[in-house]
Amino acid sequence: MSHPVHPDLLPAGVRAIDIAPGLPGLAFSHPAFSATLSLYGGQLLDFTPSGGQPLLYLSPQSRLEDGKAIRGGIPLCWPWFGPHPHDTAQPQHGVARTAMWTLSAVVRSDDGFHVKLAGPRHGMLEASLTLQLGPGVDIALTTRNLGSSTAVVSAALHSYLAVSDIRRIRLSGLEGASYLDKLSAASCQLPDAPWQFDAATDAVVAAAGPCTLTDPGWQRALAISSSGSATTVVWTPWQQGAANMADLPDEGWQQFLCVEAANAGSDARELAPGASHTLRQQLRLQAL
Ligand SMILES: O=P(O)(O)OC[C@H]1O[C@@H](O)[C@H](O)[C@@H](O)[C@@H]1O
Repeated sequence: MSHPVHPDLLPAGVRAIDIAPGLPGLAFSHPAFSATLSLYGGQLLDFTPSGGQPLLYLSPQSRLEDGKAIRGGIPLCWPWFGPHPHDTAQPQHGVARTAMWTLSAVVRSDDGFHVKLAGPRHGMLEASLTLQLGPGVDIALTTRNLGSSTAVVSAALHSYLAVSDIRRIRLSGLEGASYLDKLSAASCQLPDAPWQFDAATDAVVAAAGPCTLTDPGWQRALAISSSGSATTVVWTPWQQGAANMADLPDEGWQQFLCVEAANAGSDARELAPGASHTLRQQLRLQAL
């Protein structure tokens, strides 16, 4: 299959690549960073500052094949988050992460690259994505209702944030917030202290931050902010969960924490005919 993007349309520093046979992508090269975007899933797979550690975790055991979700980077959960609200035959986290996205535009600026992708339609909902790569990552998923009646969308920017060791990091910015613990189905409240991790966690937190992920092992902090979201999903499978996941190495759980800007649960959005909604997350690294 030929690559869907003609090389003549790409600015300096952008190359058309194959992530795997049949999975086209783009490789970005800039003095300050490198990045990889998969058109399959519209999924940013890598953003690595020059001379630094990667911002995003990508499982080396990801199944890079049509019909499978890629484990890592920033998967797009759309137009529903988690299981489908009524139909158990539908895939977990929606259809966007296993759909082919189309490049609409890519422009180079001093800071990096601005990228626009057109996504799938589902019913009367249509997805599109914009990415600003450099100096950090700014990702925005827009849903438009093309239909003539109100439609509901839930979604998440399911960022796999790379860390030196999950047992040594702290997440601040969500102190005191209430959350749904998906593992016990209990409603809980976070303590008034930065969050540290020592077990499997799957929390739908009723707060949007902004958050800071502090990683002493890599001597860095990651500033995480969002808009169009009142919900942050925080997930780590920990050791036992990872052992049950074929697309994650046994030790892979130590190397990431998912902090997801979401419209989940009661934060799903109703879109009137013609209306649109944008869910956005910004990630910016800082030295400690
Ligand atoms: O394995 P998947 O479908 O990529 O989902 C991973 C996790 O994604 C999180 O967002 C969910 O809250 C978890 O419940 C889920 O296990």
